[in-house]
Amino acid sequence: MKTPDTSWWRNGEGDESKSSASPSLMAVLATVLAVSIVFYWFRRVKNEARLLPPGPEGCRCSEIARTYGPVVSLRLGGRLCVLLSSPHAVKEALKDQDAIFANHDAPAASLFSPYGGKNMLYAPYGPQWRILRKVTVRQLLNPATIDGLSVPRQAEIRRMVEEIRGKAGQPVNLRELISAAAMNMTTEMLWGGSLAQRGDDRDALGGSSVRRWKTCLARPAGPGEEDAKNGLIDRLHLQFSHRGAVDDDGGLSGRRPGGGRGHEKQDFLQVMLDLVQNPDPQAPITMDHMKALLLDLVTGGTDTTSTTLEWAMAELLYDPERMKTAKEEIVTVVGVGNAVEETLRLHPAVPLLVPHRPSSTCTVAGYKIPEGTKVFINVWAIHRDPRVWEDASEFKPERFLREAGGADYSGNTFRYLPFGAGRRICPGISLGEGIVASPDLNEKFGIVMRKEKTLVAVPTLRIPQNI
Ligand code: HEM
Repeated sequence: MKTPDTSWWRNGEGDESKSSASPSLMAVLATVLAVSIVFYWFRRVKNEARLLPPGPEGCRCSEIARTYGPVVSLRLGGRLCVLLSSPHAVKEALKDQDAIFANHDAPAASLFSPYGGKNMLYAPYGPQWRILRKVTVRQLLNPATIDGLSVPRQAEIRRMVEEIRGKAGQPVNLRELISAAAMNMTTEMLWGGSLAQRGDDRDALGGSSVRRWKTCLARPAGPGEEDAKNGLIDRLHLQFSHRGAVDDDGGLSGRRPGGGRGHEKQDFLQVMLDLVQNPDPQAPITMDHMKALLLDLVTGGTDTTSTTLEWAMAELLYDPERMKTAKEEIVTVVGVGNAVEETLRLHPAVPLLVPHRPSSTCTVAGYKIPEGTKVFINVWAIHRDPRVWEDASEFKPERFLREAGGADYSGNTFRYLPFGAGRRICPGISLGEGIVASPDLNEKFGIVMRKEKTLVAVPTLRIPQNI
């Protein structure tokens, strides 16, 4: 077989036009092609970048909104993140495009956490999330159930106040006490048990360990955090077995209706166990879903309420006049309502909300927000924006007096968002309110507190011990 003669381009022999013009033509074409590709790519990237919101290379979160405006893009590691910092931008996202923004952005670490993202907080918007949320709101977080459980809540507050009273004159770590009380109120509602009743040591399940456990979800756990997380899970399992809910091998055991609280009515744990045993074929609830949900409720209901109470006490201790007004309000009205509402404005427990993740590419305030972006709602900046609030950085509970329109927790004003807004708004608003605005946190029990540091306070008896 005759092989084609290719020597013309190897050794310069043969047809003259082939030997000199063709290689240079090829080189020119290749160069033009390469330049065109680079040019096209560069223009596309530039155009894409022009569609994205402006943003800093690196900056303090609190200053970003002031410097760059209400829609800002950031790179956190490899992730594109967007920060929305005006009521208008938040409305466009969480109301006008609520279905697109209905997913929370689950941190990668949450998938490796004990129940692997099966909780309500990080469940993708869909049938499983819907059933978890529906059963929680219908069976637990509705006003009637919450009202019905006010007696054990009051008892817990009274127990805490008694403990403070017993330490009159000594520095008291209020954070620890408030965290444990909030934890007890929540677990009492879920399965009718508390740390004190069990004699469990507070440190194992108390506020600090919950806080550390929550941090684990944001990043891979360090050695101490792993222990804290496991400690909490162990305690949860202990609660199940105390109540006879789970066999030693982790399977379900039959629990008597009434859930051990001694009431006719089933408690929430029993409702959930029934749901696991008789699953909805469209969205079956497993033991893992149930445990993940209970953990959600323990952590979601504890940290937020105790942080809010701690800030409210700190603000009141800082300003004795305000403390006096708050006490009068407690006596004449019911609870520390306005002080709590103002605390939730100045110190929102979840200042950037739980990040949302748009399920498709969309536009907010004229900027493109690509699908999968991590979107933070900058509640902290909105709550302190002088264009939105008069005397924005001052603690003024009177701004929420009923005559002034009161506080609106529904998330529909988009200027006041302590519980979020849209489809993922906090389902625990009534309970959260019930815990933080507990009317018995008052001097009826004989306490005034002088602020020492953050929230280590020194209680002083105003009424003698024997009364
Ligand atoms: C002062 C008290 C509380 C505050 C400030 C608060 C705040 C919030 C916020 C900001 C969110 C995220 C909303 C969003 O992403 O748009 C949230 C979600 C959630 N909260 Fe609360 N919360 C409080 C109390 C509670 C309580 C008492 C419970 C239950 C016992 C609870 C359970 C939850 C759950 C399960 C979610 C996830 C909802 C979902 O993903 O569909 N929270 N909360």
